[in-house]
Amino acid sequence: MANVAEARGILNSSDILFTAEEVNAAVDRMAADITRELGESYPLVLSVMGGAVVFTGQLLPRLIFPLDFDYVHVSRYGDKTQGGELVWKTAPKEDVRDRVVLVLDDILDEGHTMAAIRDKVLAMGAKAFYSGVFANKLISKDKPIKADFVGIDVPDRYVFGYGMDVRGAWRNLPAIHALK
Ligand SMILES: O=P(O)(O)OC[C@H]1O[C@H](OP(=O)(O)OP(=O)(O)O)[C@H](O)[C@@H]1O
Ligand SMILES: Nc1nc2[nH]cnc2c(=O)[nH]1
Repeated sequence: MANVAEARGILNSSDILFTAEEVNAAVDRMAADITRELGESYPLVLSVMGGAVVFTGQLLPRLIFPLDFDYVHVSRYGDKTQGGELVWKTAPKEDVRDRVVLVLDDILDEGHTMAAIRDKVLAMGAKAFYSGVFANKLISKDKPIKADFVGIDVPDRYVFGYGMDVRGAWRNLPAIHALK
């Protein structure tokens, strides 16, 4: 965890990649796409804690159709900027069986987190799996999964804000920043 001075220093030297207005416009577009695709399927929406909390909180009120909501909690970065082993803190529950499941996350980077969630949800008997990520990182490696719904593409830099942390801080920012 960064201290206050470190956290402010990180923010002051960061680059803003997407403003709050651009973020909101991307969420509007995603909500329209998701509504078009899943509006009649009564999906179970799972939010991936903790990074997806801001995105989920702003997307859900834009989805004006019946859905159920729950969360999973999985992490593989912790306080670091490189991914490690995936740790399940709260796994999907049995009620994914026979449901159309939409999993929401803040970012698809190497894709290991979302691919592991997909594999678990389908192994537990979900009828269909969809993924929605606010940010898709443009990396040179192949990913094990491609998101069905994407808000913005971000360059291959460590990004933070809008739910994404940097050394534990700044999940609360309304814009998308990148570390220098
Ligand atoms: O595509 P990947 O390379 O697997 O990375 C994406 C995952 O990394 C972040 O989670 P993190 O492990 O940092 O946990 P957090 O949500 O608590 O920040 C983010 O919220 C995604 O879940
Ligand atoms: N905060 C943050 N979390 C991530 N998890 C995977 N990639 C990233 C990233 O660029 N930023």
